[in-house]
Amino acid sequence: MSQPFHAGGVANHHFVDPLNIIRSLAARWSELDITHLGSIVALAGVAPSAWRFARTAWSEVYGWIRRFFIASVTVPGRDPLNRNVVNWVLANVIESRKIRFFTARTESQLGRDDATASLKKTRRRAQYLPHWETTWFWHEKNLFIVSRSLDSFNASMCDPGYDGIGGEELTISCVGRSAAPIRHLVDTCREYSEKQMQFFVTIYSRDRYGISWQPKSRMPIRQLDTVHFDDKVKDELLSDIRKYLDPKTQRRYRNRSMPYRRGYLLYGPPGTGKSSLSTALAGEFGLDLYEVKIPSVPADHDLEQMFQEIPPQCIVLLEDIDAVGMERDAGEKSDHSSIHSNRSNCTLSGVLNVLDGVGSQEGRIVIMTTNKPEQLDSALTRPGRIDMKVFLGNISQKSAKQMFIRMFSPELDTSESPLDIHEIESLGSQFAAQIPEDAFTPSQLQGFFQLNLDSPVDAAENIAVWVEKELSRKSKDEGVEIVRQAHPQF
Ligand SMILES: Nc1ncnc2c1ncn2[C@@H]1O[C@H](COP(=O)(O)OP(=O)(O)OP(=O)(O)O)[C@@H](O)[C@H]1O
Repeated sequence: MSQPFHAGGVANHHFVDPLNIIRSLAARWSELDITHLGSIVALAGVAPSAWRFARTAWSEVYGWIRRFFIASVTVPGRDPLNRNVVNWVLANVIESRKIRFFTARTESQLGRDDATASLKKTRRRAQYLPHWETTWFWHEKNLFIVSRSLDSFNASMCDPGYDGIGGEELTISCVGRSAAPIRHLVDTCREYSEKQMQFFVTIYSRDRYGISWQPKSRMPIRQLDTVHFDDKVKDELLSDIRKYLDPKTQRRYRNRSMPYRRGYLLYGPPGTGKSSLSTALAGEFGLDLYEVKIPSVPADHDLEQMFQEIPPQCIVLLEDIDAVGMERDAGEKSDHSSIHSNRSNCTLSGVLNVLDGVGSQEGRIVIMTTNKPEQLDSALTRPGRIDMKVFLGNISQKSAKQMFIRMFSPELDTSESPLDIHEIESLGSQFAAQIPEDAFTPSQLQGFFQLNLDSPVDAAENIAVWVEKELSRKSKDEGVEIVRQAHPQF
């Protein structure tokens, strides 16, 4: 049987009709007499002035409150402390609130997991950073207000190295008449950042205007056993640095009025691990790394300024130190500087000056790197400026085997039937036996692995062909027979 059609069925539901609302409002308004309307208009006219008055009064009152009941600390934009505080505020305050305002920018460094994007220059991820100016929070029974000055925000955002953290001046305020709670908060922020960074090395470089040091990258710590070179030299280097950083050594140096500093020279052909070793050492000893590319420092006074701003306990990496003119001052500079683009505008005396300067005696480690050790002036390499020289050369068979085992370590193997460590070791020996001693740089061999990571068996089989090809390419390039690379003496 068919159901009867109920025309009134819809009426059972209650719908809010906007037209009805407007009609009823209009009816009410029509009941208002002219005097009511006049009062409303008068009130609307006075409202902006009242609002302005209230704002001025509040800023006046707030000024008095600030003066008498609020303590504050200002942290400049480019200071590392600024970064620590912003990191803490973002993680502990802002993230827990449902923030709706963001700054969007194109990510300057490629995301690690975005393998396809890394092949295409044009596809970079959009990065959303919380946009905030003032925030308040309770921390350990104190009320804090953190304000971020956005005056320099646009300039910071134009810097591709800027990641949205720690570029703007911060004012940390706290209700009370003492700044002690703020100092305590700053310590908390520092500890927090240190914990966060314990698995990373922060590399600082000069910003693009050459004005201040900026974190260039944060890299996961590179283990020292991933940098292959003579094991004995590696042990000596490590124990030398360990001894130097021991607080007892510092006291001994101070008590005997000896400058507390240490310098190392890493030398060897390009691609033998000088930069990698410096970064690995920074990770091993929990130090930040300040990178100075000597050829791009405009002048001695810039170098001096850079060194003045480097904190005491860190590693300073002076790359390509041979680019410094061997003349003792700028006046003696020959035309070489203009001919060789790698020549720096810094002079030898400028470099010696910063190495011996006041700040240098407070526990820094200076690592200099060069491909041309024979060109260095003896004034630069004398003990006190360079205390240990470390040669990083072409790869030995022993290191090639270690590299093979590292590349195909069973822990990294995700295949269904991974080889065990004994099988990998035996393949490693077979692999290394086919590589001539001291003929290739570790970075060349790394290039081979990059193309042969699918299977250790294939890698061990393919190496002979690769060696042959590389040797013939090299001899064609150089027009000479490949000879083993000798350990240069200087
Ligand atoms: N001894 C090594 N052990 C392991 N990997 C190495 C070694 N040397 C170089 N590599 C690899 O080769 C690449 C280049 O190395 P790195 O930049 O450290 O060499 P470098 O000696 O500093 O070169 P340059 O003199 O051109 O600056 C890196 O990816 C690094 O992993």
